Amino acid sequence: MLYKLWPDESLLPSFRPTFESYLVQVEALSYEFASLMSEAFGLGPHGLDRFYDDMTGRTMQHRAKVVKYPAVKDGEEGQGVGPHYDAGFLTFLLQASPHRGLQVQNLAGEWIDAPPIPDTFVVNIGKALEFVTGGLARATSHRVVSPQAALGEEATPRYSVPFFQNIGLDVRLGEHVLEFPPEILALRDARGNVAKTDSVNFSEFDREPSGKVNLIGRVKSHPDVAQMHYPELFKQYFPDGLPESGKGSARLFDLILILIVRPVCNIEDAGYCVMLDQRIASEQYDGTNWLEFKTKIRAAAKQRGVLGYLDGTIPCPPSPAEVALAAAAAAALVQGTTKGSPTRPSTPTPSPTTFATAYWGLTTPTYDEWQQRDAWTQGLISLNVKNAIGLGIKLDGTAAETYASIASIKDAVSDLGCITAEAELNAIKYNDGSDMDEHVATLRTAWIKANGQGAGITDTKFRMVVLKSLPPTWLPFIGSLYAEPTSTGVIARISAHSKMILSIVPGAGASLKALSTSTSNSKLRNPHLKCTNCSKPGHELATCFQKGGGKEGQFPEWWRGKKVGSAAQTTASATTTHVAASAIASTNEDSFYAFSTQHATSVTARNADGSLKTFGDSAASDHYFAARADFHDYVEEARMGETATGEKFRILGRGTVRKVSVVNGKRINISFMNVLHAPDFTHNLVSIGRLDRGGYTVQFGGGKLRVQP
Ligand SMILES: O=C(O)CCC(=O)C(=O)O
Ligand SMILES: [Fe+2]
Repeated sequence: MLYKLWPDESLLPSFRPTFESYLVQVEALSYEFASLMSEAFGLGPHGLDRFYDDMTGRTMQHRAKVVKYPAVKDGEEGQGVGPHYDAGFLTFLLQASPHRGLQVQNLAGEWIDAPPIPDTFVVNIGKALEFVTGGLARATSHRVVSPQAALGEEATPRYSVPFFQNIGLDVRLGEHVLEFPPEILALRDARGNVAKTDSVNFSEFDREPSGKVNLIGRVKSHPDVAQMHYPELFKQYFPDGLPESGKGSARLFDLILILIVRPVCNIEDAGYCVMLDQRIASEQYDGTNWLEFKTKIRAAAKQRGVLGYLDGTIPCPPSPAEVALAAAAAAALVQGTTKGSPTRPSTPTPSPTTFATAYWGLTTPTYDEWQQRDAWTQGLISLNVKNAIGLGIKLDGTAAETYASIASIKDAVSDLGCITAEAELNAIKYNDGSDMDEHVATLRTAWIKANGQGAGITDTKFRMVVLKSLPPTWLPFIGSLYAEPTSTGVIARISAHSKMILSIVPGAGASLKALSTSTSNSKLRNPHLKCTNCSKPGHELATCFQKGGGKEGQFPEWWRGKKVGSAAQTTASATTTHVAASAIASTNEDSFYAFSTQHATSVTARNADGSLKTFGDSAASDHYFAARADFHDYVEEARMGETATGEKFRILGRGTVRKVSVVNGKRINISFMNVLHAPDFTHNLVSIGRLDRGGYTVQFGGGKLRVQP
C-alpha cells in the first residue's frame, strides 16, 4: 500500500511541491551518478540499469526523509544513528544544517568526520551496490553522533535530508553476476584486505528479494515498531523479545520522519530543500514583481519543456487504475449487450520513464511522468514565491492551477496598470513658461513606470510622446526636430530651446509664446514674393538672377565669391522683426560672450558695420550664413531649404565660415563647419543643436548666448 502523507499546507506552506520537486531532481541525479559509476566499473553507461526494475519505476523503493536530531542537553544521552550501511545502491545525503555529526569509517576502520560542505551532497555507497559489485564498491559504514553545543553556546538541532536510491523490490541480487574487466578487478585486489567495519546490517541480499532485505533492515532497526506491525518477522529476528538497545533505537527515529515507497516526510523548514535549479530569481515573487516573475518562470519552464504544465495544455493522462476500471466497465458492457466472450481488461504498457532526462517537452507523458513533471513545475512556481499562502496562491492542485491562481489576477491587474500608466504618460503636457527640465523628468518617470507595467514603449515612441507633450505654440519648432531620431536628441533640443526663450524673456510665459510663434514669419527678406520665372520665393521676376529673369546673369559681387562690401549689404531690408524662435548673437560685440542674445523683435538684422547679424537658433538643424563672402572651402550645392513653417529658401552651397569674436579684449577665432549658404536669409543662423552635438556648451542668460568649447 502506498501512503502519501503530507503535512497540512497551511501549517507548512509550499512544503509538498518543494519536496516533490526536490525528489524528482535528486532521483534524476542518482541515475546519472549510477550511470557514471557503471562506466567507471567498465560496464558502460547502462551496466546497472537492470537493477532498476523495468525502468517504469513501478516497484522502485527509493526513500527519503527529513531528519531532525534534537540538540543534546547537558547530561543527556544523545540521539544519533548507530553504525550502519544504507540498504540500496547510492545515498545522496544533504546535510541541511551546519552541524558536524556524520562520521564514516575509513578502510583502516577509523571513524572520521564528514562535516557539511555547503552546496554538496555526501554520497554513500549502499550495501546492495557492494553486493552486486563483489566488493569493488565498498558499502559506506557510517553513523551520526548528536550535535553538541560549543562551549558557552546553546545547542541547536541538526537536520539532514538523505535520499536513498534503491533498486527494484523484486530484484534478487543473488541472481545477477556482473562481468568486470580484469583491470578493474585488479584495482580492487590492489586494495588488499580492509578492516572490518562496525556495521553489520543488510546481509540478506544473497537470498532475499531486495524489498524483503529492506523490510528486514527496518525490523532490525525498529524492533518495537516491528513487534507491533510485523509480529512474525519480529519473532524471527528477535526470538528473545525486545532487545534493550532496540527500545533505544526507536528513539533514534523519534525524529520527524515518515518512510514510504515513494518518499514523503515531514520537515520543519522547507527552505532547506531550496537548492536545485528551480530557484531562478534572486528576488522571489512577493506580489509586486509579477512581470519579472512571470518572464523568468516562463523562460525556465520553456527551457525544461514544461510550459504545457504551467499553462495546463498537457492534461493528466488517466491513472493505470482508472484505465483498468474503464476497461473493465467496457468489458462488462460488451458482455452485457453482445453476450460475447469476456474481454480481459487491458493494462496499459507504461512507456519507459525519462527520470534522468533534463528536457521534458517531447514525450507524451505516462501518468507517473505527468505527476512528476507537474510536481516539478509546481515547485518551480512555489520555490520562487515568498509567501504563497499570504498571497492566496493555490498550492493543492496542479501546477497549472497554481500558476493560474496568480496569473489570472495579476495579468488582468497589470494589463489595466499598463493601460493606465500609458494614458498617464500621454496626458502629461507642457505649459509654456514652465520648467522644461521638470516636464522632461515627469515624462521620463511616467515612461519608466509604464514600461515597468509592461507597456513596452520604445524610444522611438517615447520621442513622439515628448513631441506631443508640447503645446501648439511649439509646432514650428517641432518641425525642425524631425532630424533628431532619438528621444535624448529631441529632449536636448527642446531643453536648450526653452532655456533660451526663458533667458530672453525671463519669467514671461506669454511673451515666450509670442516669441516661439514669431516663426510664422519667414527668414526670407521678402517672403510674400514669389518669382514667376524660377518659382522660388523671396523675390520677383524683375529681380530674378536666373535665366529669363529681369536680372538674368546679374549676380551681385558676393555671388561670385568676392569680398562683400558694406554697400552691397545695406540694400538688404532692415525691417525684419520676425525671426525664428531664436536668440540673436552678434559676432562683433566686444563682450565676454561669443554671441550675445537680444530679443528678435527689437533689433535690426545688421551690425553697426553693416554686416549681417548672427542668430543662435535652437530650432535650426544646420548653420546658415547668408553672405557668400563669409565662406571658405566653398562647394556649390544648389537645392531648396524649407523653414519650419514650410517656406522655401535657396541653398547655393556649403563650406566653412570663420568669425572673430572679441572676448575681454582677446580675439577669438570661431570656425563653423559645414555651413549652408542661404542667400535669401536676412541674417545668419547658428544651429544650437549642432553646437551641442559638436560638444559645445551653450548657455543662455543675461540676454546673451554663451558658447564654450
Ligand atoms: O543524518 C545523517 O547525516 C545520516 C542519516 C543516515 O545515515 C541514515 O538515516 O541512514
Ligand atoms: Fe545511513
